[in-house]
Amino acid sequence: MVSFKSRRNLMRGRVMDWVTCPFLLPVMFSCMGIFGLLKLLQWIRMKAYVRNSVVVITGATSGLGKEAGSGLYHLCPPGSPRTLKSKDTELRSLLLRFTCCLVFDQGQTYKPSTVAFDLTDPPSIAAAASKILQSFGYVDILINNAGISYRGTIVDTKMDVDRKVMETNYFGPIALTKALLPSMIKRKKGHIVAISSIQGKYSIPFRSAYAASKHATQAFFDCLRAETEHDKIEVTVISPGYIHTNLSLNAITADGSKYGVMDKTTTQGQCPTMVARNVLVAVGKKRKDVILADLLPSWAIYLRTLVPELFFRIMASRAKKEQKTKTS
Ligand SMILES: NC(=O)C1=CN([C@@H]2O[C@H](COP(=O)(O)OP(=O)(O)OC[C@H]3O[C@@H](n4cnc5c(N)ncnc54)[C@H](OP(=O)(O)O)[C@@H]3O)[C@@H](O)[C@H]2O)C=CC1
Ligand SMILES: CCCCCCCCCCCCCCCC(=O)OCC(=O)COP(=O)(O)O
Repeated sequence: MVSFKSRRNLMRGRVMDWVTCPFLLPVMFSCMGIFGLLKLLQWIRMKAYVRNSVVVITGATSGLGKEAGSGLYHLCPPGSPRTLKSKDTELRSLLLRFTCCLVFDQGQTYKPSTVAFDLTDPPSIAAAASKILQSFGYVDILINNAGISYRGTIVDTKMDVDRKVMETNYFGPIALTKALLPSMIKRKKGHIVAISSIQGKYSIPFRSAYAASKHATQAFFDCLRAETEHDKIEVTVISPGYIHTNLSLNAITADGSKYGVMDKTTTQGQCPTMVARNVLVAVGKKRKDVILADLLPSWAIYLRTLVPELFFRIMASRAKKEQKTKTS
């Protein structure tokens, strides 16, 4: 017993020696400094990339889109009018609608502006695209962010609901992309971003329409990247895990009614400001495919690819458990 205690004290002493050793703290601080510097460099790189650009973000009224819009807005360099109160008020009121266009002009000032449209209404998408092109002449970066989620069993879900989710998350964004693409190809310059989801990589139960729309998004934008690379068009697909936004509150159910529940998974999700920041950094780095999720959902992608049978088993037992809690 005594020898165990003394051995423990010896160990404790060794650990303390190591912690207080003269090299550890400087090494730790240097690592933190390097990390901070890398982050700063990434941010500067992104700022340089978006400067003098016309950026269109869909779904800028809420959640991730709103944070991305605000993030870009605050990139404005010192001395520009971003500190003016009226500008902030203007931005806030402009963000009350669907799409936000941010213009960074040569004088390093910008005029955020919005165009309202409904992704489930093709004529309104075409009208919005021509309004954007008429107003700004071109678009440098299009961030297809707007989207809707869904909860329901396949057997109960009306086809109209499947269609609505596909229209909002897939057909709408690709229609806007197709409307703006020719002008990008003509200029040999453009960057198209799709905010997909980890559910674009694998499907979880009771999300059939949502997961299908995100798989379709991934597939479409992967094709687009290959087809337009020689036209100097950049394509970035971003797949986030849960984010703390209103997505679950705004989700629709099997009969098309609003789900209206803030799910625990969503409440515990990533901070939208941080995700927006990571989205902008990924855009600045011209990344092609980005996962922005915690370890478990990220690893599940490998599980789905490498051991599909096990993945399907886990998903089936999740479905069974969820179904049981619903009926009990
Ligand atoms: N939150 C999460 O856990 C995750 C979200 N994502 C994706 O992130 C993106 C943003 O979602 P998030 O911010 O979380 O959710 P929010 O519900 O907070 O925001 C969704 C945005 O999309 C807009 N929108 C919805 N329907 C339409 C439509 N028919 N036409 C035009 N705009 C529309 C909304 O406008 P309005 O409010 O005016 O209806 C709103 O601005 C989505 O594509 C989502 O799939 C991906 C992974 C995880
Ligand atoms: C190598 C070992 C891996 C073990 C993995 C076990 C399987 C765990 C499955 C985890 C499932 C996580 C699902 C994450 C889904 C997600 O992040 O979705 C993001 C959204 O789009 C959220 O939208 P929603 O409407 O569903 O709230």
